[in-house]
Amino acid sequence: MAESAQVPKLVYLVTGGCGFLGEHIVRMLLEREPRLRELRVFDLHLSPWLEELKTGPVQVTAIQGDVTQAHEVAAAVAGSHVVIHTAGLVDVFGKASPKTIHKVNVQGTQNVIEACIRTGTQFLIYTSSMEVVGPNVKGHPFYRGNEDTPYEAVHRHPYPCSKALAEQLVLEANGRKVNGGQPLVTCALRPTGIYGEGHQVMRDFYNQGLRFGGRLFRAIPASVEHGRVYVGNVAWMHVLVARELEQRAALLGGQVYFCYDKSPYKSYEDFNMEFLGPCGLRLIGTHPLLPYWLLVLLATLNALLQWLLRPLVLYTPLLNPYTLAVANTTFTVSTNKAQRHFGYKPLFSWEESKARTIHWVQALEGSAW
Ligand SMILES: NC(=O)c1ccc[n+]([C@@H]2O[C@H](COP(=O)([O-])OP(=O)(O)OC[C@H]3O[C@@H](n4cnc5c(N)ncnc54)[C@H](O)[C@@H]3O)[C@@H](O)[C@H]2O)c1
Ligand SMILES: C[C@@H](CO)CCC[C@@H](C)[C@H]1CC[C@H]2[C@@H]3[C@H](O)C=C4C[C@@H](O)CC[C@]4(C)[C@H]3CC[C@]12C
Repeated sequence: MAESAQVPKLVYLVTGGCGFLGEHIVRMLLEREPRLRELRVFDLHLSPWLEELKTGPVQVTAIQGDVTQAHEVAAAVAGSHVVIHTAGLVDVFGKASPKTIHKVNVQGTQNVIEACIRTGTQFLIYTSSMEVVGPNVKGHPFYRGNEDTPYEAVHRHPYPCSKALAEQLVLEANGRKVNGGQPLVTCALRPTGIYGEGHQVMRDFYNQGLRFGGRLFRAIPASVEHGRVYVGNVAWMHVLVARELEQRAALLGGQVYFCYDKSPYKSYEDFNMEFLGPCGLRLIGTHPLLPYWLLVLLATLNALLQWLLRPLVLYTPLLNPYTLAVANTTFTVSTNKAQRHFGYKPLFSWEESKARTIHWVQALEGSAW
């Protein structure tokens, strides 16, 4: 990837390129990576918007494939210079079985690593998650922590367990020789809760609010703070680290970076209201309307119902013991590691991130706007 300046010659592969974050990475690469010759978008489900991207100067190759299928991954990786591995099964609501989550997130990542080694692709960026750190099962707060903050990272839920295992595989692969003899250079980015255009959970909260006559009911104390980061900034961080990985291989290889920007520290519900408020929703209550023990009971009942109904129907409410524990535990990051290591600065200010997200919510189908 040496400095032949503006001659586009690089081939990038984005796995999960049709997902919420993946779409932003794909669009950001097309906008801000002048050395790109071909962009391969690999996903289980290809989105129709890919078609409109095919008319630009960069060759956009849509590849329908499954990361759990090693041969499909190897075929997609062959000949690419950089792989951004974002595909994953993001499920904390019990939609998929633990086995499936493991297969996609862990085996899928192993397949990506082996494909890089076999085909000679040298640069691999993995989209990890804050969840590889916490919140842990004990509900310990992580307050303004950074990549070096000591924290007891103990998980039981299949999603964080799978992300932690996959991240470990990626970091351990750093330095392995790829076909041709060069060392593989890997790093992992750990977004906190991502928000922005296309965010499904935000959409769910909005629809829930509309069903309750424009009201949402506070369940979590305002004092419990949650780290959130705008999707455009997460995408920008991926593009930037990919660009710098060759030049600064010794520094960046094998490293982890939290994804951060200037989004304010707030509770999950108060943060969502920054967008849903201007779209006509109100959050009722300055304190949680139900005592915590009752929420725990409701969450447990939901889990029980999910289990009982599973043979008949998939019951996947937002509230379950795991989501309640996460929402109810402070987890915020404060770091400048990405700035120090590869010059990251958020591309979108908080005001712009907010305006873009509000604009998106207002345009949602069924919007009260
Ligand atoms: N959303 C968040 O708040 C958040 C926070 C931290 C990290 N992450 C991580 O970011 C990544 C993207 O998350 P997202 O929120 O965009 O989720 P998403 O579900 O919108 O996107 C994931 C994409 O991966 C694809 N995919 C799933 N299984 C696949 C398979 N077997 N083969 C190929 N493609 C497959 C899906 O079709 C989807 O397009 C995930 O790895 C997730 O763990 C997300
Ligand atoms: C108790 C409810 C009352 O309103 C609120 C439930 C909110 C939860 C559904 C969400 C609270 C925190 C979220 C998670 C967090 O933002 C980080 C994540 C990491 C990422 O890798 C995947 C998504 C998630 C686990 C995210 C999921 C939704 C929450 C648990």
